[in-house]
Amino acid sequence: MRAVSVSALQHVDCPPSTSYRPLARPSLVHRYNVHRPCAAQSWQRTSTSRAVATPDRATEVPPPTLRSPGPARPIPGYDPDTDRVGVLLLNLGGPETLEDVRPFLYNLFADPDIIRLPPAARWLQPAVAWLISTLRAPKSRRGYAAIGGGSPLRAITQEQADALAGALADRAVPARAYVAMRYWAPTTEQAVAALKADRINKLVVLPLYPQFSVSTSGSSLRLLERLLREDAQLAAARHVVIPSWYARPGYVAASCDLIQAELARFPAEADGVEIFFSAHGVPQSYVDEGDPYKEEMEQCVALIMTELAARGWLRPYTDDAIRYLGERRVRGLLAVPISFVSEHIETLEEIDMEYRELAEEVGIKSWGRVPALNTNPVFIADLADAVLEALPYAGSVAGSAVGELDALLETYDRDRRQLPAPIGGWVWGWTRSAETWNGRLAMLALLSVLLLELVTGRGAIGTLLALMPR
Ligand SMILES: C=CC1=C(C)c2cc3[nH]c(cc4nc(cc5[nH]c(cc1n2)c(C)c5CCC(=O)O)C(CCC(=O)O)=C4C)c(C)c3C=C
Ligand SMILES: [Fe+2]
Repeated sequence: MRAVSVSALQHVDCPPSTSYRPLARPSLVHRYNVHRPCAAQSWQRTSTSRAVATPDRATEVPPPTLRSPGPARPIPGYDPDTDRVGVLLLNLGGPETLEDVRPFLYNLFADPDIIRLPPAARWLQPAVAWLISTLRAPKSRRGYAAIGGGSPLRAITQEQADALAGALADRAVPARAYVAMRYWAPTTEQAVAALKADRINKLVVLPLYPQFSVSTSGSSLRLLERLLREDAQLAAARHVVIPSWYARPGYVAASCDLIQAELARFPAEADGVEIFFSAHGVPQSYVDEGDPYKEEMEQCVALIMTELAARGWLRPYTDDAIRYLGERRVRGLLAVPISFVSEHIETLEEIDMEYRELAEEVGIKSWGRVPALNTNPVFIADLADAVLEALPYAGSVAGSAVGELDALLETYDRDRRQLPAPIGGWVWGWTRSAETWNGRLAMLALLSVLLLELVTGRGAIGTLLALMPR
């Protein structure tokens, strides 16, 4: 008899759900018909039942269940004679070297979907981004130094793209997969240029975030929409967006396979292993304004727990702190990163190093962490199926009064805020980084002029004239 139970812990405060307003989904959104999630109460700290019998260790981890490609058949929404299919994977991007950290952070904080300033203060966004990125850079740099000097995100995302293209080829749909990062290379601009060069005329847009948030998929889609609109060739191509896919059975199954495999690694004497789900947080105001992220996250955890329970592993209960678990003399803890599908700084540094250390401090003897899905074959196969299921829904951005991407974006972005251009590392000459720095200096100069006016009560020119020697 072994006790296994579940806790849900967010490393950034997760707001309570009371003020969540569901988003009205536009009709283009492909709804997946999956088994209903169990009641979300499993997320709350209510039930504390835990002891369950687990199967014999030798039979604990089933082999991944991969569907083999069937015989050639017409694929709905795919015409092999005319369609040049592209899959655009949207992701966040990460600094590849320690020098990249500050400009990467600048791009992140310059995004109005990450740092939301009131309308009257929007012009200050570059200065605010510069300030926060400068202040945060040393801590972030230490984090990236601890995981080998840079983010693994680019390499892993490219591997996912290659694996997905392979899985689609196996399903008789030759498609190219492109990577578009929001804050670092390869940039969304570069990916869009590649789509154009390859004359892609049917595009499936797949954000690599299982759950939708304005701050992640939303921001990437907003940038993408602008780029597609600006180009006549791409605006005429047909597109479909898969906004979130946390409820897909393949994603849930692959996640459960990985959790089971990790549970099996715990030493037999580590009775009472807890599982905690670790998710990125978003500010409460996002949830208040309709960001579905929190609700999708709760449903996702519930789906995974239901599936694990169905496999005979556990009965869920939740909690929100490693310390609390330590006080309750929990001796085994398994961390499950839930909001992202690749290894990244938070899995490799925050969970593997900081949380692990904390767990040891509070007396948790056995520690495990479920790996990110990365190129897990069940997961990739399921993404390939998602792409095929989305193909018949592809429509043209230019072809309707309100394009499909537009309709999706309408649900959360009524302001149509201007997006800043991303910057790379510092390059000498008349370059984008020079323009950015000139812009920052101009901002500072403007701020100084305004302050001067406030203090002296005179206009800038009057003040300058008064300062001139006579
Ligand atoms: C679903 C995933 C994510 C959400 C939601 C999210 C929101 C969010 N993030 C920040 C600020 C930062 N994020 C940083 C890195 C980072 N963020 C995510 C995912 C989500 N963010 C990932 C996967 C990564 C790691 C990328 C990598 O290089 O491996 C960082 C930089 C890292 C650091 O300094 O710690 C910041 C800062 C905000 C403010 C926000 C919601 C508004
Ligand atoms: Fe983040």
